[in-house]
Amino acid sequence: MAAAQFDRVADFLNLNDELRERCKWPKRLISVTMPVKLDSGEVKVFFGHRVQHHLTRGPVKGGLRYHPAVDLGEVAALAMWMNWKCALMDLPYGGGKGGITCDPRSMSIGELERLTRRFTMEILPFIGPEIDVMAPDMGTNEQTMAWITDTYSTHAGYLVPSIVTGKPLGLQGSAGRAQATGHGVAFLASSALHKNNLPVEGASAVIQGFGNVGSHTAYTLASYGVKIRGISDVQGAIWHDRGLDVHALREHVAKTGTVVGFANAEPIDPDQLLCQPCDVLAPCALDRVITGDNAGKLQCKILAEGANGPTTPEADAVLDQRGDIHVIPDILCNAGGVTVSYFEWVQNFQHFQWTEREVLSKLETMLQRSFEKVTSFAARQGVSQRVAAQSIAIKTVADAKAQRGMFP
Ligand SMILES: NC(=O)C1=CN([C@@H]2O[C@H](COP(=O)(O)OP(=O)(O)OC[C@H]3O[C@@H](n4cnc5c(N)ncnc54)[C@H](O)[C@@H]3O)[C@@H](O)[C@H]2O)C=CC1
Ligand SMILES: O=C(O)CCC(=O)C(=O)O
Repeated sequence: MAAAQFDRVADFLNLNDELRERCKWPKRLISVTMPVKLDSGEVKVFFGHRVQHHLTRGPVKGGLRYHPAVDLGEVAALAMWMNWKCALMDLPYGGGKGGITCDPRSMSIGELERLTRRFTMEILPFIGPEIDVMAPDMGTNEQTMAWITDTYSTHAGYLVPSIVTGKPLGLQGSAGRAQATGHGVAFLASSALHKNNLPVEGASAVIQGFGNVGSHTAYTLASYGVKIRGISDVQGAIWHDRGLDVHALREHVAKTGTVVGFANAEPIDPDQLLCQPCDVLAPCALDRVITGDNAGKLQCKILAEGANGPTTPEADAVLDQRGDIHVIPDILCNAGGVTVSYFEWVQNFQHFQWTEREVLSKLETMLQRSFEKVTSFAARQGVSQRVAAQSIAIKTVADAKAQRGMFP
């Protein structure tokens, strides 16, 4: 999917063959096996990957995912998208992504810690604050980042907070990083509502996923006066016509681990959820959930892509033809996370802490600037929002490669 999108944009930009090859292929693909002792005493071998798409514009930046479906191809696609995301936001980074094939929900905290520390040790020669800086993604969190910081720092002999972002505040994490991605999704959804002359207050939203991205998208949208009608997670979906109380839902999830069973809501089929009438539909969980089969049935006005790769190329073709849904493409829509990660990295080098207000206000300025760039490119060139976003990003990377010369 990522490669097909790249080819389409490279054709549109008329990239010459040399730059096309240099932009398309990842610089480094690192795969490791990790023997880890489980609580039962058994030793299990896990597979992990880190793909560094390119380092032309700075160190590689991107999350680390723990999920049973992780494989090298998925990680490589996610690394390529990180590349375009960092370039679109004008961050001084290349893109990277990592993943371990595991089911974090069925593992104990001790098993997760041993797995994370072993992965860090295996990839130690390939990471560093000026080489590759990881962050949380699906199935990982600030605790995972704390273990990576500790393992790397123990090896270095001193605390190296800039080795990862998305750390706990006590280890020099940044104010605002935990909510940054969802805050950005909600902020850009409201920008898109404005752009389409639709009111924000009283608008309705449906959100797939209630993890880091989905939950903070819900809280921020609710703070704007948007009614969150439907939410799903891996176990099921819930609905309330007049809007769910998302703060009570947070408490319910903290107690039970799922949105399912929340009082004051009805259950709804998770697949049906995506096709309910709403102003904003925000897929904030998995990839490839908006497909050629359901794209024609969507009843939203704004598709805010909180997840990476939620829309297949077949669905894009349907949406392009429909022309009645404003798509905020993933590399723009969920860029709040990596942007605040960049702020965290800068603060670590400065040995200084910015306030949450400073962080979120700088974030909104940068997101709005990229949103305007993308929407005006799309209008000027008569292309979709995705082609516009990827064109701006790929051109930025191709120009940097050309400027560095033949062998960057
Ligand atoms: N955490 C971050 O800062 C960023 C995350 N993303 C992307 O956002 C997406 C979600 O990431 P996080 O929220 O961090 O992960 P997370 O692990 O915190 O939450 C994932 C959520 O998705 C739900 N989910 C899983 N399978 C599902 C299914 N079949 N149907 C409905 N819900 C399902 C889970 O129950 C959970 O609520 C991923 O695509 C990730 O790559 C993108 C940018 C930054
Ligand atoms: O915060 C980061 O460095 C990367 C977040 C991420 O993995 C993503 O944007 O997909």
